[in-house]
Amino acid sequence: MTDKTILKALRGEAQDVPPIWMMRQAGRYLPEYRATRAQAGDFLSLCYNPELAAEVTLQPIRRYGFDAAILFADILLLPQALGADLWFVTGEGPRLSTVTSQADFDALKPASDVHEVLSPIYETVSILSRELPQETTLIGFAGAPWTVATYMVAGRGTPDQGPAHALKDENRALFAGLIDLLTEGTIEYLSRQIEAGAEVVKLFDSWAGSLKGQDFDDFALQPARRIIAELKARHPGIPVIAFPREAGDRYVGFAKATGADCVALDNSVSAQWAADHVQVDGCVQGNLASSHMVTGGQALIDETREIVQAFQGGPHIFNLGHGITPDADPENVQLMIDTVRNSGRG
Ligand SMILES: Cc1c2[nH]c(c1CCC(=O)O)Cc1[nH]c(c(CCC(=O)O)c1C)Cc1[nH]c(c(CCC(=O)O)c1C)Cc1[nH]c(c(C)c1CCC(=O)O)C2
Repeated sequence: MTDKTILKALRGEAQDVPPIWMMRQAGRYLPEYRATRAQAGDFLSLCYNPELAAEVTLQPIRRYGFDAAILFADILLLPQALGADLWFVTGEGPRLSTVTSQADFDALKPASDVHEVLSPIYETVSILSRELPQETTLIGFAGAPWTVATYMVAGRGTPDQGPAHALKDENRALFAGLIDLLTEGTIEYLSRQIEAGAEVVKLFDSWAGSLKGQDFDDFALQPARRIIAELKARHPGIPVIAFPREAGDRYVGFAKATGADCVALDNSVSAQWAADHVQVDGCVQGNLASSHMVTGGQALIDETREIVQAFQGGPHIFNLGHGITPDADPENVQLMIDTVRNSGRG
């Protein structure tokens, strides 16, 4: 069995010092990222350039020695591989051609056809699995079907996921068809990442919090369960991290219901509550507010220690509650890492 700290946590081991990585650890807060992105031209060109995507994935590992590296790519590459148009507007975010009718849906490609567009991503994974330090775990990822669907229906990010909710309520059969296609596409995409060398995969359901009741079961829980079951059937033992962001009470039991090895927590739940209600079922990841990476200081230290202590009795991977923002100070990241790595021994 491997000694990699992240894999130990995912097997359910409590460790004195929790392993640590950070969502969006390769990103605009780092000058070396901004330089490589400029060299690539734009964000999507960077995603599809295996050498440069591997380079930006490695940058935070060199600078900080995180315990895991996450593949540099984006959750919206899958819709693009299914035939949607995708572009990024600087300062605003992603734009996609929309899927709001049966005709739009019928124009998409089948899940088995995604690999041609996505093959550079698999190449990035295979470069990384050769180049990463041997103690560093390589994490692959995809968006969860609901979150990806919210962007495909609206054609952009939305504050309340209104267009996806409207389509779901007006034409549930069409919406369920889109979720099924994304579920199958995600299985294909993650399966190839695993074959290329990803040692863990993570499902980002950033907008899970806007699903309530039966909708949460149908569109967050069931797709995750299906994806995880199929990945584990094809790749026995592959650990999966699920991130149903802002799920609140629905974090409870999520790992058992989906088969996930770890539930990633956002910072709207307290670490102590999550230790009592979520970590009882296995590994958790999280959950320092990313705003501390901007503000730093004693509050960062205190909050980091509180999270480490709350989760100390069980398996835990330290992380932020959401991605680090471009205005973060790289020195605050170092302060967080030092605090985590020292507090466990205290
Ligand atoms: C919703 C979502 C997206 N992408 C992602 C999510 C889910 C997680 C989350 O909620 O943050 C996931 C994602 N996006 C990116 C990664 C790479 C791995 C990592 O470092 O965590 C991952 C895992 C790179 C990225 N994806 C994006 C950037 C910034 C692009 C740039 O360099 O200009 C990065 C580093 C762009 C992106 N991509 C997306 C949006 C809404 C945006 C624009 C917002 C922004 O500008 O921050 C879609």
